Order: sequence, then C-alpha cells, then structure tokens
Amino acid sequence: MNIVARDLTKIFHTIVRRPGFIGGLTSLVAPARAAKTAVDGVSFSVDEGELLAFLGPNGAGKSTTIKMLTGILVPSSGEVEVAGIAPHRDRERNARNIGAVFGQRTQLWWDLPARESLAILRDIFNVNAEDYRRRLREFDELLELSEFWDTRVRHLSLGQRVRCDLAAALLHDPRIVFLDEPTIGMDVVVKEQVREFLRYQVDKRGRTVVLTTHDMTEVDKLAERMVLINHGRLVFDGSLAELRTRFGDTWQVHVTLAEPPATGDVEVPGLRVLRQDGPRFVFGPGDGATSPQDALRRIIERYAITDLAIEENDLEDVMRLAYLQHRSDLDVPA
Ligand SMILES: Nc1ncnc2c1ncn2[C@@H]1O[C@H](COP(=O)(O)OP(=O)(O)OP(=O)(O)O)[C@@H](O)[C@H]1O
Repeated sequence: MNIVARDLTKIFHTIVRRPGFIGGLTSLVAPARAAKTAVDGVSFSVDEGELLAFLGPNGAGKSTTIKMLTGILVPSSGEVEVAGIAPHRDRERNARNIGAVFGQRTQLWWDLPARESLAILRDIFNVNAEDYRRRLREFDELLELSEFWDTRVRHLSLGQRVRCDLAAALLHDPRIVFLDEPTIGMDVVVKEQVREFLRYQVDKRGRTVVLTTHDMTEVDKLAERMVLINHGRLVFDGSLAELRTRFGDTWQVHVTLAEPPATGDVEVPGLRVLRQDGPRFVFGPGDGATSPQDALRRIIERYAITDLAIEENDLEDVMRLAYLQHRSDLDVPA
C-alpha cells in the first residue's frame, strides 16, 4: 500500500472577530475561539501505480487532506503513511518520495525563466546530469515545454506555467504525485495534453497519482477509483461503476413546465428535482419512482408540460445525488 490514511482528522482553531467597532474591540480583549473540523475521521488507501480521484464539493476538506498527505499540515488525530513514512514527522524523506502540484500556486521562481527554475530543483534534489537531460526530454515531448521554457515564469500563461510545474514536481522521479486541481482554468486542448501526461506517468512510469478536481470529464477519463468526501467525512470509496449503481439510477427526465408555479417550488412525489432553469426542470429518481416512464406519469399528473426528454445521468448528477444523500444522512440543512 503506497498511501494509507486511518481516521485522519484535522481541526482548525480560529479566532472569530465579532462584527462592528465595539465587537472588534471586544474581540481584542476577549477573543472568541471557534473550532472547525475540516477533515473528520477519513480512512482510505491508495495502491502503488493507481490513479485516485479525490473529490468533494467546495470546502469538503480535499486540500486539507492533501496537505496532511504531503506533510504541510499536521493531523489533529489519526494516522497517515505515505510510502511507509509519516509525512509530517519526516518531511525531508517524504519530499524525496513525492511530487506535488497545487494548480493555484507555483513552486517555480517567478523572476527566472522556467528552465532555470528546473535547473535549481535539479541541484536541490541532486539529480545527475544524464537523468536530468532524459527527464527533461520526456517532459518536453509530452508537454511541449521548450516552446516557452526560456520565458520568465511571471510572463507564462496559466497553462504554460502549470505544465512547467508538472515537470518541476516530477524532476526527481517521485513515486507518488499529488495534484490539487492541476487543470483549473486551462483550455480544453491543454487540459487534454495534461491528462495524457498523467496517464503516461501512471501507465508507463508506474507512479501513484492522487488528483483533486471539479472537472467530471477528467474523472471519467482518468480515474479508476474515486474517494468522495463531504463535510470532511468519507461518502464513497470505489469505482465509477460502483458509484453509479449506489447513488445514481441511470436516468433523468427533463421537462419544460407549461405553467411553472410563481414560487418556483415544484414537487413531485417519488422524484427529486436535480436542476432548475426557469420553466425547465430535471428530475431524478427519489424515493418511489421506478423508471423514467413512471416518473413521467407522476409529473404529468401534477403539471402540464410542453417539452420532454429522457436522459442517462451524467457523472456530475450522480455526484450531486451522492452529496445530497450524504447531507441528509448527516442531517445538514440544504
Ligand atoms: N487554515 C485554516 N483555518 C481555518 N479553517 C480552514 C483552514 N483551511 C481550511 N479551512 C476550512 O476547512 C474546510 C475545508 O477546506 P478545504 O480547503 O480542505 O476544502 P476543499 O475541499 O479543498 O475545497 P475547494 O474545492 O473549495 O478547494 C473549509 O470549511 C475551510 O474554510
């Protein structure tokens, strides 16, 4: 097992500032403290050579978990092991085993050409000249870096910069790679190039990759397995097919209502409203409807419709269902 998290928990303690001038003064004298449990008893493991998608809605605790796995944050409780090392206890040894890319930040030197940053990292990680040349050639072939690697990092576009960051993260040949939203803000062509690069690193180089993303196409194309968290807790751990079976029946019904209620509140027994855009509604199976035909019958019993389409659930809808179900299990208000 390459990565193991057992009951991993992170609680942040923050000082809450009271509103207004008087509140501000009171906070100075008697600060009010709040505890936020960002990650709450999460357990999962990742095998060698596996690409795991680590998913969850905004604020679910993904980055906090990745930061514990990379040794940036110390867990409040629980255990974490990455290639046999507790990352926060042995940061230096851990750094040799892992590479990390945080899509929103860079580990390159802002004022240097990207290639000079890579040369500095080569020296830091003691990569020999032959390995350096060979790896740089491989990264260039897959990511077309030589087109822009003599440009200062501050002048690179986002897609160019992240591609250089990927090369920087893999320069010392780490067995494990953490990628926190690496393709955020990229155009479709560059996204595809980065995905192919990741596939290659897993299939041909045998690296273990943990990837967080909000892009479901990416998950569909790349991930063999996914771990879903919500409100810091584990919702699901398994394959895409298992996720669909467990959370998303394979259909949804799109209808346009002839006379949508002015309040916008539409309810059909046995169905769940997945999306709404003006008079257009997308229903998925709730507690009761057994098929799209059954769903349609239930809808037209209550509402007149002008348009209708039946569709298979896409991954995004399945995820939404998983989060909704988990939220109601936790009894968290919508
Ligand atoms: N340093 C911190 N101090 C206090 N609270 C924090 C801190 N870092 C994160 N949090 C809180 O912990 C929760 C989880 O945050 P985290 O960044 O891990 O979520 P995420 O799943 O990565 O979200 P996103 O998809 O938006 O990046 C959030 O409620 C966040 O506000």
